[in-house]
Amino acid sequence: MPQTPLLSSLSRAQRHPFLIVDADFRIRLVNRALEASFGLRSADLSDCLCCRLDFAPQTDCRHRRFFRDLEPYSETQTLILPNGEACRTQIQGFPVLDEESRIYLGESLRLLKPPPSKSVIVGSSATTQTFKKALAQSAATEVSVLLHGETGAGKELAAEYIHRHSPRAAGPFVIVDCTVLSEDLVESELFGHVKGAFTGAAGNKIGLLELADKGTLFLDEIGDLPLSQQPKLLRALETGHFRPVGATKTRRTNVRVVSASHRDLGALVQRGQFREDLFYRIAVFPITIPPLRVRREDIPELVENMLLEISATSGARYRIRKEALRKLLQYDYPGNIRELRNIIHLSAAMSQDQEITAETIRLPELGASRIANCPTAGHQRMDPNLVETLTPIESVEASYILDLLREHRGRRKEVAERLSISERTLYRKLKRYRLNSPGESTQND
Ligand SMILES: Nc1ncnc2c1ncn2[C@@H]1O[C@H](COP(=O)(O)OP(=O)(O)OP(=O)(O)O)[C@@H](O)[C@H]1O
Repeated sequence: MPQTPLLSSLSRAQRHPFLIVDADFRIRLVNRALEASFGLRSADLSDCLCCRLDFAPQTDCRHRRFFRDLEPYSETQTLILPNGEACRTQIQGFPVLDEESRIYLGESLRLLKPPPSKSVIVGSSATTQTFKKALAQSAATEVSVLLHGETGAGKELAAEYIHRHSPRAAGPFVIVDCTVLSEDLVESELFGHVKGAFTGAAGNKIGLLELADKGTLFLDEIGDLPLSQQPKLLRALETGHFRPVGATKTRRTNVRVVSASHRDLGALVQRGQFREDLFYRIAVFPITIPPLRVRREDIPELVENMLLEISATSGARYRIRKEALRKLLQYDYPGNIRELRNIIHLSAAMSQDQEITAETIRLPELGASRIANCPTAGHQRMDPNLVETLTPIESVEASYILDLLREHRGRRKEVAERLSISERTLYRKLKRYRLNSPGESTQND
């Protein structure tokens, strides 16, 4: 990277990430702060075309405009880091001169509000980098994203990641759990209601669509939305207008939609169980969140991260032995990252001297056949017709839940705690696997 003493000292003097671009739109120089903040080495950028970091390089980019007009500028852009992370960045561009009065562009970059660690997607495998890149790309747009993946693979985390990296990050992120929306509830939950709209409507209620105004609406397990209610949602999403139950006037909302499903929605459409028009509305940018067993390289990093979390809350430093990690690498994780997390938390609780060994790691040895052989668990019962339709992975999860229900004598709160999931998520799973007590209505779940 040819540099002149003047440009080098100028860039060293900058406290914030800084780079210099020449009139051929090539990056000439980056400072240490940029290397550190963006995880880049200056050698990687040497002579690189200027917009290499930009999410959507444009033919008439800010660098070209600058060399045409020589006007300083200040703007916000989404930059993509080599690890696929998207960063909203405030960029200020201004002219700088070298010893021979040649004009260059100096750019000072400031990362805006790094996302809270909650929405950090851990994993450096090529598979994870690929879907993270897709998430980052979708974040910079307004299109509707459909996330598809197995339970516990990280769909909700991915949706939150999209929101936090999008221009709507300062707005609300509202989760709609479609598995608990019975036909009667859909309208009032989504659109709200006015006082007296129906028996029990004691006051006005703002719907989730309105709560998500200027933010992101996350439609979780959209495949479970009752068919009869889908046209109403479609209309609201298409027009931005909706009417609360019992209201005379329509209201307006401005939401960006991210949906998720563990089911193949395309297949549901073909079977007439999901509306085609709604499918096309929500699935503009489909992204698959792969199961953990196809990205096992992420396991050590995930485990390390989980141990750091546990260490931070407990105040003691937890470690894992190599043979324990090897054991973890051999398992298939039907419950994906959620299951890995449960295994690690349980092992940590059983460990001595904060050291996780192969002995403290308990992996379930379950199979689909056990479900068929195990028709009851405490008060819970497996629907034999459903067993036929479950995927092997769902079977294992259902079997595991059955075991826990039996162990805890049907006490759902305790089962949810053992699984480290909310009762709401457990409810959804019980409903999905039809593990309700005899006589209990699925609708009310
Ligand atoms: N790449 C990841 N890095 C760190 N944590 C992760 C990652 N992916 C998932 N997790 C964690 O695993 C757990 C399950 O993830 P999440 O709830 O997003 O899965 P899901 O696909 O929405 O599951 P479900 O379909 O059952 O609702 C959460 O605690 C989440 O934070």
